Amino acid sequence: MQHKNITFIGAGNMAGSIINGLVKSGYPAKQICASAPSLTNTQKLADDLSILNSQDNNQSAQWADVVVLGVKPQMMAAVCQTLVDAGVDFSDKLVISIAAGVSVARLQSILGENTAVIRTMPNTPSLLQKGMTGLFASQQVSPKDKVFSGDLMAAVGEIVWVEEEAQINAVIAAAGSAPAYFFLFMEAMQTKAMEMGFSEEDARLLVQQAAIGSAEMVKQNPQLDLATLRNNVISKGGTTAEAVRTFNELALPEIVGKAMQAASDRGAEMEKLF
Ligand SMILES: NC(=O)C1=CN([C@@H]2O[C@H](COP(=O)(O)OP(=O)(O)OC[C@H]3O[C@@H](n4cnc5c(N)ncnc54)[C@H](OP(=O)(O)O)[C@@H]3O)[C@@H](O)[C@H]2O)C=CC1
Ligand SMILES: O=C(O)[C@@H]1CCC=N1
Repeated sequence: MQHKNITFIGAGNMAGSIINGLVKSGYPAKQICASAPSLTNTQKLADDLSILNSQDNNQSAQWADVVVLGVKPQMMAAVCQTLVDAGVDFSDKLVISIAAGVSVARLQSILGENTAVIRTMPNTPSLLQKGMTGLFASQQVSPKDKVFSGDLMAAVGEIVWVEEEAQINAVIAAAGSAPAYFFLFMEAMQTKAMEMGFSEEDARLLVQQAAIGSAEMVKQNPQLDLATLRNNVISKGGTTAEAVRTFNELALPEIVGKAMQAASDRGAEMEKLF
Protein backbone atom coordinates (compact mmCIF):
# COMPACT_ATOMS: atom_id res chain seq x y z
CA MET A 1 0.00 0.00 0.00
CA GLN A 2 0.91 3.64 -0.44
CA HIS A 3 2.53 5.33 2.60
CA LYS A 4 1.30 8.82 3.47
CA ASN A 5 1.68 10.99 6.56
CA ILE A 6 -1.26 10.15 8.84
CA THR A 7 -2.27 12.17 11.88
CA PHE A 8 -4.74 10.78 14.38
CA ILE A 9 -6.63 13.52 16.19
CA GLY A 10 -7.51 11.65 19.38
CA ALA A 11 -5.63 8.53 20.38
CA GLY A 12 -7.83 6.65 22.82
CA ASN A 13 -9.17 3.09 22.74
CA MET A 14 -10.19 3.02 19.09
CA ALA A 15 -7.56 5.20 17.40
CA GLY A 16 -4.89 3.60 19.61
CA SER A 17 -6.03 0.13 18.46
CA ILE A 18 -5.77 1.14 14.80
CA ILE A 19 -2.34 2.72 15.32
CA ASN A 20 -1.06 -0.44 17.04
CA GLY A 21 -2.46 -2.65 14.29
CA LEU A 22 -1.04 -0.42 11.56
CA VAL A 23 2.48 -0.42 12.98
CA LYS A 24 2.32 -4.21 13.50
CA SER A 25 1.31 -4.52 9.84
CA GLY A 26 4.50 -2.70 8.83
CA TYR A 27 3.21 0.83 8.21
CA PRO A 28 6.17 3.19 8.79
CA ALA A 29 5.92 4.46 12.38
CA LYS A 30 7.47 7.83 11.51
CA GLN A 31 4.60 8.48 9.11
CA ILE A 32 2.06 8.20 11.92
CA CYS A 33 1.40 10.97 14.43
CA ALA A 34 -1.01 10.80 17.39
CA SER A 35 -2.29 14.12 18.72
CA ALA A 36 -4.32 14.66 21.89
CA PRO A 37 -4.50 17.29 24.64
CA SER A 38 -2.77 15.12 27.24
CA LEU A 39 0.22 12.83 26.84
CA THR A 40 -1.58 10.00 28.68
CA ASN A 41 -2.27 7.90 25.59
CA THR A 42 0.02 9.36 22.95
CA GLN A 43 3.25 9.04 24.95
CA LYS A 44 2.68 5.32 25.48
CA LEU A 45 2.01 4.88 21.76
CA ALA A 46 5.19 6.83 20.95
CA ASP A 47 7.25 4.84 23.48
CA ASP A 48 5.89 1.44 22.45
CA LEU A 49 5.70 1.92 18.69
CA SER A 50 8.10 4.79 17.88
CA ILE A 51 5.35 6.83 16.24
CA LEU A 52 5.31 10.62 16.51
CA ASN A 53 3.13 12.27 19.12
CA SER A 54 1.97 15.79 19.80
CA GLN A 55 -0.28 17.96 21.92
CA ASP A 56 -0.78 20.38 19.05
CA ASN A 57 -3.66 19.26 16.81
CA ASN A 58 -3.17 22.12 14.36
CA GLN A 59 0.50 21.50 13.67
CA SER A 60 -0.07 17.72 13.46
CA ALA A 61 -2.98 18.12 11.04
CA GLN A 62 -0.96 20.53 8.89
CA TRP A 63 1.85 17.95 8.60
CA ALA A 64 -0.56 15.20 7.50
CA ASP A 65 -1.79 14.02 4.11
CA VAL A 66 -4.47 12.03 5.90
CA VAL A 67 -6.25 13.20 9.06
CA VAL A 68 -8.04 10.52 11.07
CA LEU A 69 -10.68 12.00 13.35
CA GLY A 70 -10.76 9.82 16.47
CA VAL A 71 -12.35 11.94 19.18
CA LYS A 72 -15.70 11.34 20.89
CA PRO A 73 -18.73 12.29 18.75
CA GLN A 74 -19.89 15.03 21.12
CA MET A 75 -16.59 16.92 20.80
CA MET A 76 -16.05 16.30 17.08
CA ALA A 77 -17.57 19.58 15.85
CA ALA A 78 -15.59 21.72 18.29
CA VAL A 79 -12.31 19.93 17.52
CA CYS A 80 -12.83 20.31 13.75
CA GLN A 81 -13.82 23.96 14.11
CA THR A 82 -10.61 24.68 16.05
CA LEU A 83 -8.54 23.15 13.23
CA VAL A 84 -10.30 25.27 10.61
CA ASP A 85 -9.97 28.42 12.75
CA ALA A 86 -6.23 27.75 13.05
CA GLY A 87 -5.99 27.78 9.26
CA VAL A 88 -5.62 24.07 8.53
CA ASP A 89 -6.52 23.66 4.84
CA PHE A 90 -8.38 20.43 4.17
CA SER A 91 -8.72 20.94 0.42
CA ASP A 92 -5.72 18.71 -0.33
CA LYS A 93 -6.14 16.28 2.57
CA LEU A 94 -8.07 13.08 2.98
CA VAL A 95 -10.18 13.01 6.15
CA ILE A 96 -11.11 9.66 7.69
CA SER A 97 -13.59 9.74 10.55
CA ILE A 98 -13.94 6.79 12.90
CA ALA A 99 -16.69 8.41 14.97
CA ALA A 100 -20.15 6.98 15.46
CA GLY A 101 -23.03 9.39 14.97
CA VAL A 102 -21.30 12.18 13.04
CA SER A 103 -22.40 12.46 9.41
CA VAL A 104 -20.27 13.29 6.39
CA ALA A 105 -22.44 16.36 5.78
CA ARG A 106 -21.78 17.60 9.32
CA LEU A 107 -18.01 17.19 8.92
CA GLN A 108 -18.02 18.88 5.51
CA SER A 109 -20.11 21.75 6.87
CA ILE A 110 -17.17 22.55 9.16
CA LEU A 111 -14.10 21.39 7.20
CA GLY A 112 -15.32 22.66 3.80
CA GLU A 113 -18.08 21.36 1.54
CA ASN A 114 -15.60 19.84 -0.91
CA THR A 115 -13.49 18.03 1.66
CA ALA A 116 -12.80 14.40 0.79
CA VAL A 117 -14.29 12.53 3.75
CA ILE A 118 -14.35 8.80 4.36
CA ARG A 119 -16.59 7.69 7.19
CA THR A 120 -15.55 4.43 8.79
CA MET A 121 -16.78 2.22 11.59
CA PRO A 122 -13.97 0.08 12.94
CA ASN A 123 -13.81 -2.01 16.11
CA THR A 124 -11.17 -2.47 18.79
CA PRO A 125 -9.87 -5.91 17.68
CA SER A 126 -8.05 -3.80 15.06
CA LEU A 127 -5.40 -3.78 17.80
CA LEU A 128 -4.66 -7.42 16.93
CA GLN A 129 -5.18 -6.93 13.19
CA LYS A 130 -8.49 -8.76 13.66
CA GLY A 131 -10.66 -5.69 13.25
CA MET A 132 -13.84 -5.32 11.19
CA THR A 133 -14.36 -1.97 9.49
CA GLY A 134 -17.21 -0.64 7.41
CA LEU A 135 -16.37 2.28 5.11
CA PHE A 136 -18.42 4.88 3.27
CA ALA A 137 -16.83 7.30 0.79
CA SER A 138 -18.25 10.74 0.11
CA GLN A 139 -18.52 11.86 -3.53
CA GLN A 140 -15.43 14.05 -3.12
CA VAL A 141 -13.11 11.09 -2.47
CA SER A 142 -10.93 10.20 -5.46
CA PRO A 143 -10.66 6.55 -6.56
CA LYS A 144 -7.00 6.59 -5.40
CA ASP A 145 -7.93 7.82 -1.92
CA LYS A 146 -10.69 5.23 -1.75
CA VAL A 147 -8.14 2.50 -2.46
CA PHE A 148 -5.76 4.01 0.13
CA SER A 149 -8.48 4.07 2.83
CA GLY A 150 -9.51 0.49 2.09
CA ASP A 151 -5.88 -0.66 2.21
CA LEU A 152 -5.32 1.24 5.46
CA MET A 153 -8.18 -0.41 7.29
CA ALA A 154 -7.50 -3.79 5.64
CA ALA A 155 -4.06 -3.62 7.28
CA VAL A 156 -5.82 -4.02 10.64
CA GLY A 157 -8.54 -6.53 9.69
CA GLU A 158 -11.40 -7.14 7.29
CA ILE A 159 -13.27 -4.38 5.47
CA VAL A 160 -16.65 -3.90 3.86
CA TRP A 161 -17.70 -0.86 1.79
CA VAL A 162 -21.25 0.44 2.13
CA GLU A 163 -23.00 2.37 -0.65
CA GLU A 164 -25.40 4.28 1.61
CA GLU A 165 -24.11 6.29 4.56
CA ALA A 166 -27.06 5.11 6.71
CA GLN A 167 -25.62 1.58 6.52
CA ILE A 168 -22.77 2.73 8.75
CA ASN A 169 -25.25 2.51 11.63
CA ALA A 170 -25.92 -1.12 10.69
CA VAL A 171 -22.14 -1.71 10.74
CA ILE A 172 -22.07 -0.26 14.25
CA ALA A 173 -24.82 -2.69 15.30
CA ALA A 174 -23.18 -5.74 13.68
CA ALA A 175 -19.47 -5.07 14.29
CA GLY A 176 -18.45 -1.73 15.83
CA SER A 177 -20.27 -2.32 19.11
CA ALA A 178 -20.20 -6.11 18.83
CA PRO A 179 -17.04 -6.84 20.85
CA ALA A 180 -18.94 -5.51 23.89
CA TYR A 181 -21.80 -7.97 23.25
CA PHE A 182 -19.42 -10.90 23.16
CA PHE A 183 -17.59 -9.69 26.26
CA LEU A 184 -20.93 -9.37 28.08
CA PHE A 185 -21.92 -12.90 27.08
CA MET A 186 -18.54 -14.27 28.15
CA GLU A 187 -18.70 -12.34 31.41
CA ALA A 188 -22.09 -13.90 32.21
CA MET A 189 -20.68 -17.36 31.42
CA GLN A 190 -17.61 -16.74 33.56
CA THR A 191 -19.79 -15.66 36.49
CA LYS A 192 -21.90 -18.81 36.25
CA ALA A 193 -18.82 -21.03 35.89
CA MET A 194 -17.47 -19.47 39.10
CA GLU A 195 -20.79 -20.15 40.83
CA MET A 196 -20.35 -23.75 39.69
CA GLY A 197 -17.07 -23.92 41.59
CA PHE A 198 -14.27 -22.76 39.28
CA SER A 199 -11.70 -20.14 40.22
CA GLU A 200 -11.96 -16.83 38.34
CA GLU A 201 -8.90 -17.80 36.31
CA ASP A 202 -10.14 -21.25 35.35
CA ALA A 203 -13.62 -19.91 34.61
CA ARG A 204 -12.11 -17.35 32.25
CA LEU A 205 -9.94 -19.97 30.55
CA LEU A 206 -12.92 -22.30 30.02
CA VAL A 207 -15.03 -19.52 28.50
CA GLN A 208 -12.31 -17.80 26.47
CA GLN A 209 -11.07 -21.02 24.90
CA ALA A 210 -14.63 -22.08 24.03
CA ALA A 211 -15.19 -18.66 22.41
CA ILE A 212 -11.91 -18.62 20.48
CA GLY A 213 -12.41 -22.21 19.28
CA SER A 214 -15.99 -21.48 18.19
CA ALA A 215 -15.03 -18.29 16.34
CA GLU A 216 -12.18 -20.13 14.60
CA MET A 217 -14.59 -22.91 13.54
CA VAL A 218 -16.90 -20.31 12.02
CA LYS A 219 -13.99 -18.73 10.14
CA GLN A 220 -12.50 -21.98 8.90
CA ASN A 221 -15.82 -23.47 7.71
CA PRO A 222 -17.36 -20.87 5.39
CA GLN A 223 -19.27 -23.68 3.66
CA LEU A 224 -21.21 -24.44 6.87
CA ASP A 225 -23.93 -22.09 7.96
CA LEU A 226 -24.08 -21.09 11.61
CA ALA A 227 -27.15 -23.24 12.30
CA THR A 228 -25.27 -26.34 11.08
CA LEU A 229 -22.29 -25.56 13.30
CA ARG A 230 -24.71 -25.14 16.22
CA ASN A 231 -26.57 -28.36 15.42
CA ASN A 232 -23.29 -30.28 15.28
CA VAL A 233 -22.89 -29.60 19.02
CA ILE A 234 -26.40 -30.67 19.95
CA SER A 235 -27.04 -34.32 20.82
CA LYS A 236 -30.67 -35.31 20.91
CA GLY A 237 -31.85 -35.42 24.50
CA GLY A 238 -28.47 -34.13 25.68
CA THR A 239 -27.10 -31.15 27.58
CA THR A 240 -26.69 -28.57 24.78
CA ALA A 241 -30.28 -29.12 23.66
CA GLU A 242 -31.41 -28.08 27.13
CA ALA A 243 -29.22 -24.96 27.12
CA VAL A 244 -30.35 -23.92 23.63
CA ARG A 245 -34.01 -24.63 24.48
CA THR A 246 -33.63 -22.35 27.51
CA PHE A 247 -32.03 -19.56 25.42
CA ASN A 248 -34.86 -19.77 22.89
CA GLU A 249 -37.54 -19.95 25.59
CA LEU A 250 -36.11 -16.71 27.02
CA ALA A 251 -36.07 -15.22 23.49
CA LEU A 252 -32.31 -14.75 23.05
CA PRO A 253 -32.57 -14.18 19.25
CA GLU A 254 -35.19 -11.45 19.79
CA ILE A 255 -33.09 -9.88 22.55
CA VAL A 256 -30.06 -9.78 20.22
CA GLY A 257 -32.13 -8.23 17.43
CA LYS A 258 -33.52 -5.58 19.76
CA ALA A 259 -30.07 -4.72 21.12
CA MET A 260 -28.64 -4.34 17.59
CA GLN A 261 -31.59 -2.17 16.56
CA ALA A 262 -31.04 -0.01 19.65
CA ALA A 263 -27.38 0.51 18.70
CA SER A 264 -28.29 1.45 15.13
CA ASP A 265 -31.12 3.77 16.24
CA ARG A 266 -28.77 5.53 18.65
CA GLY A 267 -26.27 6.06 15.83
CA ALA A 268 -28.99 7.74 13.75
CA GLU A 269 -30.11 9.82 16.74
CA MET A 270 -26.54 10.97 17.43
CA GLU A 271 -26.28 12.18 13.82
CA LYS A 272 -29.01 14.71 14.66
CA LEU A 273 -27.34 15.76 17.92
CA PHE A 274 -23.67 16.06 16.96
N1 LIG B 1 -14.20 2.34 21.44
C1 LIG B 1 -14.68 1.67 20.41
O1 LIG B 1 -14.83 0.44 20.45
C2 LIG B 1 -15.03 2.39 19.15
C3 LIG B 1 -15.02 3.77 19.08
N2 LIG B 1 -15.33 4.40 17.92
C4 LIG B 1 -15.30 5.86 17.85
O2 LIG B 1 -14.00 6.29 18.19
C5 LIG B 1 -14.06 7.57 18.76
C6 LIG B 1 -13.23 7.60 20.02
O3 LIG B 1 -13.71 6.65 20.93
P1 LIG B 1 -12.74 5.98 22.01
O4 LIG B 1 -11.43 5.73 21.39
O5 LIG B 1 -13.50 4.87 22.59
O6 LIG B 1 -12.62 7.18 23.05
P2 LIG B 1 -11.46 7.47 24.12
O7 LIG B 1 -12.10 8.27 25.20
O8 LIG B 1 -10.75 6.21 24.48
O9 LIG B 1 -10.44 8.42 23.32
C7 LIG B 1 -10.73 9.73 23.01
C8 LIG B 1 -9.45 10.39 22.61
O10 LIG B 1 -9.76 11.71 22.22
C9 LIG B 1 -8.77 12.56 22.78
N3 LIG B 1 -9.22 13.93 22.84
C10 LIG B 1 -10.05 14.55 23.71
N4 LIG B 1 -10.16 15.85 23.40
C11 LIG B 1 -9.38 16.07 22.31
C12 LIG B 1 -9.03 17.20 21.54
N5 LIG B 1 -9.53 18.39 21.79
N6 LIG B 1 -8.16 17.03 20.53
C13 LIG B 1 -7.62 15.84 20.23
N7 LIG B 1 -7.91 14.74 20.93
C14 LIG B 1 -8.77 14.84 21.95
C15 LIG B 1 -8.47 11.95 24.12
O11 LIG B 1 -7.28 12.56 24.58
P3 LIG B 1 -6.40 12.01 25.82
O12 LIG B 1 -5.55 10.93 25.25
O13 LIG B 1 -5.62 13.24 26.19
O14 LIG B 1 -7.37 11.55 26.86
C16 LIG B 1 -8.39 10.49 23.72
O15 LIG B 1 -7.13 10.19 23.20
C17 LIG B 1 -15.53 7.88 19.02
O16 LIG B 1 -15.97 8.83 18.10
C18 LIG B 1 -16.22 6.55 18.83
O17 LIG B 1 -17.52 6.70 18.28
C19 LIG B 1 -15.63 3.71 16.77
C20 LIG B 1 -15.65 2.36 16.79
C21 LIG B 1 -15.39 1.59 17.97
O1 LIG C 1 -20.19 2.98 21.84
C1 LIG C 1 -19.94 3.71 20.88
O2 LIG C 1 -20.67 4.67 20.60
C2 LIG C 1 -18.73 3.41 20.02
C3 LIG C 1 -19.09 3.16 18.59
C4 LIG C 1 -18.97 1.68 18.38
C5 LIG C 1 -18.30 1.21 19.57
N1 LIG C 1 -18.12 2.17 20.44
